[in-house]
Amino acid sequence: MAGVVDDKILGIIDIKDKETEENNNSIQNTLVKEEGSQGEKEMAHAAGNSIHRSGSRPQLDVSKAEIQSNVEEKYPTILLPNQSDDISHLALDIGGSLIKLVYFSRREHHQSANDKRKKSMKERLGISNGNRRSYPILGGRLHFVKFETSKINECLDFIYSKQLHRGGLESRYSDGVTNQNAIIKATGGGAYKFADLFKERLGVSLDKEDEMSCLVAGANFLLKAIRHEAFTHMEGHKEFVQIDPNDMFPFLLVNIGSGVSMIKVDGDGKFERVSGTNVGGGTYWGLGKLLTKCKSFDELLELSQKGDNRTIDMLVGDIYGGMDYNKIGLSASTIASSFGKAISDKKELEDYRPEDISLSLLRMISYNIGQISYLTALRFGLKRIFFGGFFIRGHAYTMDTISFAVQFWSKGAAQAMFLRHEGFLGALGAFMSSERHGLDDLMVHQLVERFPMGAPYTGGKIHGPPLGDLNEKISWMEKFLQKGTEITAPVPMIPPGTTGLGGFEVPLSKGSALRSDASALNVGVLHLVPTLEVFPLLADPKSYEPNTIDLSDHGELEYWFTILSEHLPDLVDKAVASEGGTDDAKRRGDAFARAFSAHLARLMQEPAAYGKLGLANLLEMREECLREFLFVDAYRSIKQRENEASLAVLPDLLMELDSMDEETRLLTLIEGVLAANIFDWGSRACVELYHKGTIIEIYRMSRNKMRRPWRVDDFDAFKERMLGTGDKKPPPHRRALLFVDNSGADIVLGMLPLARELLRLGTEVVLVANSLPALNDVTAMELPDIVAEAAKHCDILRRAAEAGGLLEDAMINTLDGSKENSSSVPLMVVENGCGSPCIDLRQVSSELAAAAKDADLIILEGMGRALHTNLNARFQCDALKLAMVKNQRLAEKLMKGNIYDCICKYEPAI
Ligand SMILES: CC(C)(COP(=O)(O)O)[C@@H](O)C(=O)NCCC(=O)O
Ligand SMILES: [Mn+2]
Repeated sequence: MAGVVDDKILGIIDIKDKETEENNNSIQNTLVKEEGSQGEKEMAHAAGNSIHRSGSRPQLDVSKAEIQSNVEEKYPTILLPNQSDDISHLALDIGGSLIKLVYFSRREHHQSANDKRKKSMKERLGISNGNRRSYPILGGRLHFVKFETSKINECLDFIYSKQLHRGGLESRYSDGVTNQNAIIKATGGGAYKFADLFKERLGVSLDKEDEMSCLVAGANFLLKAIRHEAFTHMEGHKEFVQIDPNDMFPFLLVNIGSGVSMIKVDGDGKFERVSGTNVGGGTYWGLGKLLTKCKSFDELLELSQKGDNRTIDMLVGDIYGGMDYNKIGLSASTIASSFGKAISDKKELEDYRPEDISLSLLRMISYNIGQISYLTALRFGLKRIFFGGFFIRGHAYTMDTISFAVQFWSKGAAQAMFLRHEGFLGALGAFMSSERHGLDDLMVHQLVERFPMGAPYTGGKIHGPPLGDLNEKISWMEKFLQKGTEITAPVPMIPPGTTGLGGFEVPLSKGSALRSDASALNVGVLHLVPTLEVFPLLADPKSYEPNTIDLSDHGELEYWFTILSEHLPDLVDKAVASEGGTDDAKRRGDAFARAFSAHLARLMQEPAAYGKLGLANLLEMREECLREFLFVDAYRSIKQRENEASLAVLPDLLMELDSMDEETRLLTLIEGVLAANIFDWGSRACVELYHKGTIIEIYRMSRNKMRRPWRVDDFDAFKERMLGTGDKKPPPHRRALLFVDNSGADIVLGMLPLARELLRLGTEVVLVANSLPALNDVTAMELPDIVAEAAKHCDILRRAAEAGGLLEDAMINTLDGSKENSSSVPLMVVENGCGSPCIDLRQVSSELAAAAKDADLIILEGMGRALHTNLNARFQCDALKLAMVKNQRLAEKLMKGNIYDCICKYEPAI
C-alpha cells in the first residue's frame, strides 16, 4: 500500500520538479541578494535576545512597588521607586591565601517582537500571576571569581572596573558619585584585616558575616539549587550524586582551608562546629614550602603528580619483608608511617626528590583528614560527609585519598562527597546572608550553568581578572595560538589516568600537567532563568535522565569528540558566511573554532569537569560557543532556502493527502515526517547527500526508501489509538504538543501536514520549537511566518492558525482578508526554552509548561529530541517519538540497525 502512495506523491512532485528546480534557482538568487539583510539581522538579533528574560532592576526595596503592566502576567515588570543604590550584589570570602568573590549581574532586557508573541500566547494559554512571590525572582547571572590574597589590588581593580560595589555597571542610577554608604557582605579573616583598604580604595564598608554560618549557607544553597554539585571520587572515577533537597540533612560538612572545620549540619541555619583539626591545607603548604622550596601551593600540588611516596613513606611491606599483614587487613602497600623511611635512610633532605616529598605530605594530610572526618561522622551517626575548601582544588589524588580513608575506616558505611564549588562556600553563604539577594526560593530547574567559551579556560597561567568583552576573548584566543600549542595540539586519545588503587598507589597521571587553576575550570557562570520549569508531563521527573548515550564511556566520548571536531571547519564556514564573510566574522570564526576545540579537549581529558556530561551538553555547548562569538544563526540562509522550496510543493502534497482514505493518510503522514527528517545539517552523512541533488530530489529519494517495518515500528498501536478499530472511533486527543525539529521539508512537508491532520480530527495543536537557533532547527520566532505561508493554501491550517492567533503574529492577512471568529480548534506556537538540537525536559519555558497542562499527546521529532535525548523518557500522556537515525554508529548502538533507519515509538500514557 505504501508503495502505491509513494508513486502518487512522486507523480505530483515529478510534474512540479522542473518548476521547482527553476524555483530553487531563483530562490537562491534572491537569497544571495537578501542575505544579511536588515530584516534578517533584526530577527536574528531578537531571537538571540529571547531566551534570558529578566525583570528590571534587582528587587530589593519593594516598598511602594507598582506593577507596570495592565495584564496579569507571571513576571510583570515592577517599578521600585524606593530602590536605593547600595545593593550588595557582591560578596567576598577573604581567606589567608585566596579571595573568593561571588557576584550577580543583570542584563537589561529590550522588548522584542518575540516578547509580543509570548505575551499573546501567555494570555491564550491562561498563564496568570499565580506565582507566590509578590516580586520577580531576579533574572541574571551568578559569577564566581577568585584572586590570590597577596594580589588583593587585582581584586580591588576588578571590583572597581565592574562597579560591583555600586550595584554593577548596568546600574541605571549611576551618577558618578561614590556611594559612601555602600556595603559589601564579607566573610573570612580578611574581612577584618582588609576592611580599611576597601573603605579607602572603594569607599565601601565590609559587612562581616560569621564564617561558619556562611559555609553552611553556601553548602545548603549549592546542594539544593545546583544539579550536579555533589560527587564521589574513588580510584579516579567521578560520579555525580543527586541530593534530594527534601532529604539532605543531617550531614557533616568538612571545610579544608588552612585549618579544618567539621560542622554538623541539621538544616538551614541549624549547625554546630563539632570538630576540626589544625592539620590542613596550611600544613601541607607550609611544610611543603619548607621541604621543597616550592613557590606556590599549586606548584607543590603539581609536583605531587610526579611523585612516588614509597621512597619516603614506611609501608607495611617494608616492615613485613614485602608481605601483606593479612590478619588485620593491611596490604603491603599500605602506608604504615608517613615519612617513616626517613628515620632509617641515611639521607639528607636534598637526597629526596621534592616530588616524592610533596606526594607523601599530601597523602599524610588527606588521609588524616579523611580519617578524622569519618570518626566525627561516626560520633554523630552521620552517613554523608561533604568536603569543601580550596585545599581540594579539584585534585583527583587528594579526593581519592580522602575517599579511601572514609571508606576504609567506615568499611563502606560512610561516603565522602565533594562539591564542585568547593572553594566558594563561604563567599556564596555571605552572598546569601544578604536579606535582599532575592534568591531564597530558587529551584534547581531555574539555574543553567554555562561555561564561558571564550575565556582562557585551557592551559597556561591566568594572570589578572577574567576576560570581559568579545574583543578581549578573541585576542586571547589569537595570542594563545601564537604562544602555546596545547589547545591546538591533538588531544591524547587515552583513557583518563586513574589516580591509584585504593588511594595507595602513586598517581598514574604522571607528567600530565595539573592545571594551575584547576578549581576555576570546574565552575561556570550560573544563569538564573526564573521562567524555566520542569516539563509537567514527565512521568517521573526525579528519575528522568535526558541523555541516552552515556559519555562517561571513554569510547563514546572519543567518537563524538571526533565527530564534532570534524564538523568544525564546515560549521565555521557557514557561520562566517551567515555574517557576511567580513574580516571581523572570519576573526570571530577562528576564535570560535579555537575556543570550542579547547573545551572539547578539556572534556576529553576530564569528561566530568563541567558536571555530568551527555551528548546533549556537547551539542548545546557548540551552539553556546557560536553565540558567545556573536554568530546568532549560522544556518539562516539555508533554512530560508529550504523553507521556500518546500512551501512551493506543499499545496500538491496536501491535495494528494486529501484524496486518500484516513488510514492511508495517517501512514503517509508518518512516513512523510520520517522521510523529511533527513534534512539535518548536523549530520555528516546527510550534508554529503545534499551535494547530490535538489531538496525535492532528496525528499523523494528519502520517501522512496520508506519501507515498513521500520527499525522501531509502533505505527499500528498509534493508528489504533488515533482511528480505532472497526466502527469504534476513539475520542480525539484534546491537545497535542508537537516538538518540531528542522526547517524546510522537515517542518513544511513533515510536521505541518501531521499537525493539520490532528486539527482535522479536532485536536488542538501546539507546535513547540526552539527559543534560539541551533543548526537548521526551526525556531518559535520563525514558525508563524511559515504557518502563515502554508495557511494561504489550506483552509484547515488557516482557520486553526487564526484561532491560535498565529496569523496576527505573522502579520499576514488571510486570503480573503476575513477575520471571522472561526470554529476551528487552534494551532499555536510556543518556544521550548532551549537553543540546542536536543531538549532537557527538566528545564523548559513557562509557556511550554503551561501549554502542557491540557495536553494528552506529545510528539517528539528528530534525532536530537527523540533519540539523543528522551528516547527512554516516559510521560503521563501518550507519546510518539519519530526520527530518522542519521548516524551509522548510533543506529548500531541503539537498535542494531543502520544509518537512515527510522523509529516510530509509541507509548501510551502511564
Ligand atoms: C545534531 C543532530 C542531533 C541533529 O539531528 P536532528 O535532531 O535534526 O534530527 C544530529 O545531526 C547528530 O547527531 N549529528 C552528529 C552525528 C553525525 O554527524 O553523524
Ligand atoms: Mn535538528
